[in-house]
Amino acid sequence: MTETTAPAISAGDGPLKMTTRNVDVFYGEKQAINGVSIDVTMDNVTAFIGPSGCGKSTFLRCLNRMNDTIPIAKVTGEITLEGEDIYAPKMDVVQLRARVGMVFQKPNPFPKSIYDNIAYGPRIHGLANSKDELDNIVETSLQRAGLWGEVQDRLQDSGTALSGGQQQRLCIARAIAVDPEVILMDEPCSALDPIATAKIEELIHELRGKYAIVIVTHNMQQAARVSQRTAFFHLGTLVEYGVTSDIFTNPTEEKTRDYITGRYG
Ligand SMILES: Nc1ncnc2c1ncn2[C@@H]1O[C@H](COP(=O)(O)OP(=O)(O)OP(=O)(O)O)[C@@H](O)[C@H]1O
Repeated sequence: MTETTAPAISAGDGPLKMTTRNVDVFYGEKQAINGVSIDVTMDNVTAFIGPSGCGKSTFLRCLNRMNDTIPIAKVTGEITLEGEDIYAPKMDVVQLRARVGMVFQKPNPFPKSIYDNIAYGPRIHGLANSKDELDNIVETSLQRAGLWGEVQDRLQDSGTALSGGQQQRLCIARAIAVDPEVILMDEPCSALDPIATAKIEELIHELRGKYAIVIVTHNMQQAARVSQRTAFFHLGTLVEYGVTSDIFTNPTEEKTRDYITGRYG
């Protein structure tokens, strides 16, 4: 099988943040990802698209070792963050998941106050030396996630009492609070209405460049709107990876063309 690799880094891509080389993932005997090699750069939002079950979420979860939580999952190949092998025995997985944060399909705030949802990570990672510093991290994170204005007067209310879209922005603020380098988003808008979705997409635009962002989406219009690089997966293989506008207007592979023109998926 031919290996599909990332396009060459070009001006505007920013520094290389993560690389994957020949990554395979197995669930027991079943192979879900087959030889995927990709580069994730700092200044691009990277979208993973493809039909249901093609392995987008599985591959995304390799990038911060979330697959470690699935006992039958086995990952082989090489994945680096800033040149460091994230599967090396010396890698601290708790630290890794702070550096490579994750936002899930369904907003999952802790059953705690809005303040404590954000303060939790900085507290366990020892990022604040005083109450003032912690307050500052909470405010900055909520501001970056575009939620501060809506919650500044009710920081002690429960995070679960917010609307779905606000909860998802709270989860993004929670990821931001531990000062990550990469944010992984697994279909972050699939449980949201169009207005809340538009706010998250706007937020992704604002966060671009501050963090390397990788988003899984089944919505091709969303991939086209928010990303600058798109990877198309099919049956566990990476069919094509390139500049988003090229993938959507002039794909190289027939399978990609069939998918984006709605012939299957
Ligand atoms: N925990 C698991 N145990 C066993 N098999 C799994 C597990 N998670 C995913 N799979 C299998 O791995 C393959 C890829 O699934 P994955 O969820 O990564 O695809 P996806 O492209 O994200 O799909 P969707 O768009 O439907 O979320 C599928 O065949 C799926 O059944």
